[in-house]
Amino acid sequence: MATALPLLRTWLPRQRWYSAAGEPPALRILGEIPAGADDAGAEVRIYAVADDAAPREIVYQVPVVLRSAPAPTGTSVIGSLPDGRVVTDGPTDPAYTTLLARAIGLPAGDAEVLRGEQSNTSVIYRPEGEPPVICKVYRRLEAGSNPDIELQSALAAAGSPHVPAALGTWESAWTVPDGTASGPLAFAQEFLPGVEDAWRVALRSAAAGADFRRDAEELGRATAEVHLDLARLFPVSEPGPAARSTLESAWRRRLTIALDEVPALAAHRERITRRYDAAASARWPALQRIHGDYHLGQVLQVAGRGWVLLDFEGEPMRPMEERRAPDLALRDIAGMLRSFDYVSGSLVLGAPADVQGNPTAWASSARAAFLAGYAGVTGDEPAGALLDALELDKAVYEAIYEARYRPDWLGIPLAAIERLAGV
Ligand SMILES: Nc1ncnc2c1ncn2[C@@H]1O[C@H](COP(=O)(O)OP(=O)(O)O)[C@@H](O)[C@H]1O
Ligand SMILES: O=P(O)(O)O[C@H]1O[C@H](CO)[C@@H](O[C@H]2O[C@H](CO)[C@@H](O)[C@H](O)[C@H]2O)[C@H](O)[C@H]1O
Repeated sequence: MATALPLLRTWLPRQRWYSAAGEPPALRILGEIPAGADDAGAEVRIYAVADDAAPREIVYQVPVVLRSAPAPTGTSVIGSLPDGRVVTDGPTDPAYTTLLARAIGLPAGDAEVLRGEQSNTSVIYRPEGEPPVICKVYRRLEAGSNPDIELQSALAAAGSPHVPAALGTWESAWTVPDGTASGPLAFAQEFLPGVEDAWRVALRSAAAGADFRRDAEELGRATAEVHLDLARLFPVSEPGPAARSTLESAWRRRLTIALDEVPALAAHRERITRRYDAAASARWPALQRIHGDYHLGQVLQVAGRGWVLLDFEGEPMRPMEERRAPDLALRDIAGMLRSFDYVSGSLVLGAPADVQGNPTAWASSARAAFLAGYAGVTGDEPAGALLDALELDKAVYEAIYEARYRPDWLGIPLAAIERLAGV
């Protein structure tokens, strides 16, 4: 049976969700996930594709549609097989999106892929006479529970207004080198239409020199409320020596990777390590489940509802077992603080002629308001050596991320590291 592997070898590494390995990709099809009934004239295949060039095992989910007839308009074509059949990117093809909706038990209907920089691929369904639904197709197959589904579903079930309603998942098994693994393929949730994510809103606000303090303060409150809910819904643990050592080693491991991939960091190595040492000997609060990759692109401000948090999957470059473990809530706070800095950093870097305000002042007032909002709920203003280290750790993560995906933006985390590492 002809496989699409030769086509995927060219196409897959160009996708935004492909994790650059630093080596030429070495793709291998591990197997196919049963896709169920096909649409007339179209064959849906869901490949589990391993990249042997990746430093640790990565298995991609690659749904494709094989068609003898031309693909419908708007469908994204990957290429043609030797037998002449056209291969399309599943999420853009109605044959796959119909099957996906059926597998989750959703009403099908018009479907479109959400465009933008994403770690996964989301399909928006607009069934006639029913509310719209967004379905995230996970591009990386990970065995076991996914925090995105686990945390969001628990918060929604507990009545939190700060997450979209969870509407269903598609779970399946796939072949791995030593047997089979199983986990989620896709997650459907309430789609909140007509709302821009806060990253774009914040960029406009900072460029216009507008006042974002009230929004940032409300975001701080919503963040604290979600943290309190997560601490109530999932186990909380004291930060014993083993847990502390795991978290601290993760900062140092990440720094080692960053030093390898971003030579400019070498000048800051000692000062960063000193910050980590200071945090290691600070007092640590209890550990709990957290968002894990918190930034302005993960929150929506919805009229009449307030701030809504998305994407509880954690940092895509972090091993899944770490993302499932209880962590420091301060990590989320550090993530959002970095995001305010990114707003000003990207405006300063782009130097657009229409920046009217002072982006740096915008970022520091957003930061102060966010922290005040958080403290308004918990009673404690987040500060100290631990928060400093987590901001640094996030900036180090961002340096790796930018070096791999957006080298033009590397200057943003580098400037932050220089500042945060101190003298
Ligand atoms: N429930 C939703 N309602 C409206 N927009 C959403 C919803 N979920 C995601 N989005 C939009 O999709 C973008 C990417 O979603 P996200 O869950 O972060 O995906 P990924 O894991 O691929 O990064 C968000 O920044 C937001 O703009
Ligand atoms: O949203 P994802 O889960 O895919 O998160 C990854 O990509 C983010 C960029 O899209 C990246 O965030 C960094 O850039 C943002 C601006 O584009 C900025 O607001 C964030 O503060 C900054 O960390 C995120 O780190 C990465 O995991």
